[in-house]
Amino acid sequence: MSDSPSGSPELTRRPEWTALEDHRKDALPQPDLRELFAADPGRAERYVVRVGDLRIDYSKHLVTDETLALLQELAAATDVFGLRDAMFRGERINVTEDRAVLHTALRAPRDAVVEVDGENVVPGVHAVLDKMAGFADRVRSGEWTGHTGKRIRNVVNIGIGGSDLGPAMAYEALRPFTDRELTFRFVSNVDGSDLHEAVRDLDPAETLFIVASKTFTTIETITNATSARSWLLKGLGGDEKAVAKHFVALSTNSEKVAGFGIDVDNMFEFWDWVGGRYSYDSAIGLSLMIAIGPDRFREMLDGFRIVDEHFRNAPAEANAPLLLGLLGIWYGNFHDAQSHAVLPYSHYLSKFTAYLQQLDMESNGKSVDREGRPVRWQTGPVVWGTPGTNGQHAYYQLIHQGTKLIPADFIGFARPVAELSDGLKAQHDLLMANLFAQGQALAFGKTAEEVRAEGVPEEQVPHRTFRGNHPTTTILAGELTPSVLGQLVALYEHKVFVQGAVWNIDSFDQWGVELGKVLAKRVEPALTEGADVPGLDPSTAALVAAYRNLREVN
Ligand SMILES: O=P(O)(O)OC[C@H]1O[C@H](O)[C@H](O)[C@@H](O)[C@@H]1O
Repeated sequence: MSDSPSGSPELTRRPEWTALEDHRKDALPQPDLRELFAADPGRAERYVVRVGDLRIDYSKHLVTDETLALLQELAAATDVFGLRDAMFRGERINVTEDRAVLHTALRAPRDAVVEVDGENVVPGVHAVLDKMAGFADRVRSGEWTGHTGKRIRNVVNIGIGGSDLGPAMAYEALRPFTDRELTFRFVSNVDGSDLHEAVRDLDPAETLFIVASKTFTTIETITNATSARSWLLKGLGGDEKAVAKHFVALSTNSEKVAGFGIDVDNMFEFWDWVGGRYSYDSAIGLSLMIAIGPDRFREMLDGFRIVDEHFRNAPAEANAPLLLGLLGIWYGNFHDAQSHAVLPYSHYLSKFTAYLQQLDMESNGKSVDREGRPVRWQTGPVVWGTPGTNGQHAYYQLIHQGTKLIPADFIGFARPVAELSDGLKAQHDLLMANLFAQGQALAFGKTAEEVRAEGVPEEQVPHRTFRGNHPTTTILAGELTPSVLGQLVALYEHKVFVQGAVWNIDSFDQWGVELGKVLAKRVEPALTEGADVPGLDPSTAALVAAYRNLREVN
């Protein structure tokens, strides 16, 4: 394979890469965490990086100072910070779509200057934030009423992918900060059951629909929005004028919004330099802003900004997103790890991992480099996980004793939310004891000698032994506030950036979702009308025929 046009060697031929391969072989089978801690009494304190309110402990990783130094050399050789600076400067680093990548401008202070093609985008960002704040305040106060004059009590966000996962995740995460008088629902699936369940107990006169779509062409969203409009009009006697009071749009595409019948005065704009999976701190967050109020929303943006500034300015060895990105590369590229678990010990973060799946897997699930050549190295991991302690009673068995290496992130908070009763607050220590215990068990395991010493019969010893050496990061903060949520999301955004930069892939396009969309459009007439679809493969043709038969029987 050829080197890049700039003459730099391809990734796996770089001396910094082969140095890591050699280092990995030298340390086989792998560094032992018991030994590493025994040899370095300061490790637990030294392998910690702090950013904002986050204390990030990476001491339970299969790394030494030498490993970290070699990983840093790889980051330097691949010019991660050069690409970072180009991103913050507004250069078109999304090469396949020829776009700037400026989600960081969404949280820039009012007086910042961030230029795209010579134009400062920050005033526009704040103009939209102000418009959102005005609208959110009117809905929250009851000043904005529906068509019949009733105040709005229900907000239904209709969107999918980045136009759903972010607001839905953040609404869940910040529930204690939300207006409990209002009901929020998030509809994404084109399965009609999703909208049905979301609206079946709602009064249309009190319901506001937020149609969230960057492109305003996404079939699932437009279909659901059209059905929602019919539901609304049916419930309100068919007066088309009702739409203006019950529908707003979040989009980059004013023409399509107008075409759908939503007044562009009721549209909240964002821009093509905001990727869908990086967009919930833009207008896409309107439902969240209505839920938590503009002040809390701005606190969340401040949290994002803390980590942006850190990523931009912290030295490499203390740069949290850089470290986390490099640790992922260590396992994915040098230990054949295929997946990465994110395990929040907070019920409020129940949708956090699902959100990260899009952020990480849509960004770095690529197999050609930025120049379009096939990559010969592993790229993004499978990201998965659910909140602890539920996972402990389900799939942790495989992490502890299975044959796969699964690096994991634990996320936990020192304080439970204020509104819990004293009795429920007391459960928090038990929750966190589980987090700490899991990290300990995964790292240090339990040797056969230790098992025997407990009097376990010999034939059971292998079954009850834990080999340990499972790497984990523990992210700890005081409390899950809007700012802390912003910090966490920005941390993962920049971690994903770092990995894409090292792998030399475009983390900001998503061509892999296109084929299925095109084929769905082509197949649909075969289902609805029995139309002949030219070129349908035999397996799919048989499935379509079976579907039509089954449908008729029932
Ligand atoms: O916001 P929209 O334009 O409706 O897009 C919604 C989602 O669908 C697309 O297919 C992309 O894969 C996602 O990145 C995007 O977030």
